[in-house]
Amino acid sequence: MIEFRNVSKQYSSDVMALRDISLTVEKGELVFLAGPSGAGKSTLMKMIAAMERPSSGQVIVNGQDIARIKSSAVPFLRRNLGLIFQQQRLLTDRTVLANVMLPLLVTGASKTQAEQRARAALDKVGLGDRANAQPLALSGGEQQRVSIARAIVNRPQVILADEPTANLDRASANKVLEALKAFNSVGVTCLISSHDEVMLDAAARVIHLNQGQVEVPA
Ligand SMILES: Nc1ncnc2c1ncn2[C@@H]1O[C@H](COP(=O)(O)OP(=O)(O)OP(=O)(O)O)[C@@H](O)[C@H]1O
Repeated sequence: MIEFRNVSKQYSSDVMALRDISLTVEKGELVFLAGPSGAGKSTLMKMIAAMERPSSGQVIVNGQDIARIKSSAVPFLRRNLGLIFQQQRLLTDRTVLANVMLPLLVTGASKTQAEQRARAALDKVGLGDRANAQPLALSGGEQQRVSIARAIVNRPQVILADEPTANLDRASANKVLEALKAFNSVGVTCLISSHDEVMLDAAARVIHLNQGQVEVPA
């Protein structure tokens, strides 16, 4: 469902973020993306959501070549993706519930339907009782779980999570991971970037990136 074919990304003459990447992520897989800072993990994830385009090669998502899709088709592509990126922080002047309702309201759901589904999404990440709280009243791990609820409320086929457990203590990180795994267990494809060795040790599949290349295990 996600395929990179000989993908390179050059940001400038001296920054080659990805070099000739070829990989496939099958529907329903849970894949971790590991590698040091600057290895290209965020760039790779952004390409799946058409936030960056490859300089060469092809990125195929659900049969569509990201390099060739029209910008008018990008919102439809993203509707099938749940994005958990550092840049997409929660709106701090609205309740947790309002944050999770937002993606539904912008895609035309009624307020009643949006509230019902947002509450169900919060229940799934274990935060049903915090719906009326302000985001800043929650711990970092709880805020990250709200981000997960917001990302999955539109029932995407794929979750892309960029360092979802960064800056969290072990207990909070585990809860975030459990929430992601629960969605994976009902068929959602998950691609998660992480530095976290404990998380990577427990993973079924880890893709290691280094200096823009996939490292082949020795
Ligand atoms: N928009 C951009 N313009 C120019 N260079 C960029 C841009 N985004 C990333 N880079 C560069 O591309 C390389 C890969 O960056 P990327 O953010 O993909 O790595 P990363 O593995 O996600 O790192 P981190 O773990 O620190 O987030 C780095 O050298 C980075 O400085």
